[in-house]
Amino acid sequence: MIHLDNVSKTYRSKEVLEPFTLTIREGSSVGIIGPNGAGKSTFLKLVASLDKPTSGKLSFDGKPYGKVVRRLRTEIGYVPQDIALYEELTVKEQIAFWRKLEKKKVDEDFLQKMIRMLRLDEVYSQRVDQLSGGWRRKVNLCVGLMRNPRICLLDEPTAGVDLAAKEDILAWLKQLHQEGRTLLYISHDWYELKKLSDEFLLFAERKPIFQGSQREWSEKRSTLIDRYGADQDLRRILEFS
Ligand SMILES: Nc1ncnc2c1ncn2[C@@H]1O[C@H](COP(=O)(O)OP(=O)(O)OP(=O)(O)O)[C@@H](O)[C@H]1O
Repeated sequence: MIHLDNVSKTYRSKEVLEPFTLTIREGSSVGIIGPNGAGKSTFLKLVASLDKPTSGKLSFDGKPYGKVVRRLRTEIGYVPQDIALYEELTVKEQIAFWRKLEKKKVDEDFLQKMIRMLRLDEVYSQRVDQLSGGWRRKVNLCVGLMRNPRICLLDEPTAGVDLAAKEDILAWLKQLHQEGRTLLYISHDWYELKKLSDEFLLFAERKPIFQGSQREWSEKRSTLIDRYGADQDLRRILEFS
């Protein structure tokens, strides 16, 4: 379980996230939504411990983040929105390269299953710079989740991929969730959000303004539109859901 208590984030003098408190349940699949610039990626980086909050505290299984740094590194997997791969390596070399850098011994069965599910074996000998966007995103996902993390943090894992690649990625993420892992992922696509999430987390106006099940979302949607509908981007998100 991850708990954020009164957490805020300011970059230089700009407050990007106002103080907020929330809990991520163990084993939940949380779809994070919100207009551009609402603070979703910043939130995910704080949870990934890639960035520190300006105020407030984060805890993991009841212990402050500062006391469980090693566990955070092994049990949390973070897949960034920007693809950071070595372009001149083949997919096979890429996987081998990142595998060597992992501190924890990589579970071979898990890795092979992920490669199969994402169909990466089909492009094993191709260089990354020759791959389409969808394949590159799959390789990025594979590298980010290689350590078989208990908690998977994904910043727009299907951005810019075609429908077939999207289905492969969603099927893999669904399986990870069904096996008990916690998923937190940012998406702008209601199709995948509804398919994969048991909870939605909506960010707007520099803070989370809704967290709840799909049923609670349906019940509160019109109240949210009444309250926040003046923000056109947010209104569209709510209306299209
Ligand atoms: N390292 C940084 N330094 C300064 N400002 C930053 C930094 N990272 C993010 N910001 C600012 O914080 C705000 C929130 O950014 P963030 O990327 O978290 O939003 P987002 O909801 O993920 O947006 P998007 O949907 O466009 O990815 C933006 O105004 C952004 O410019």
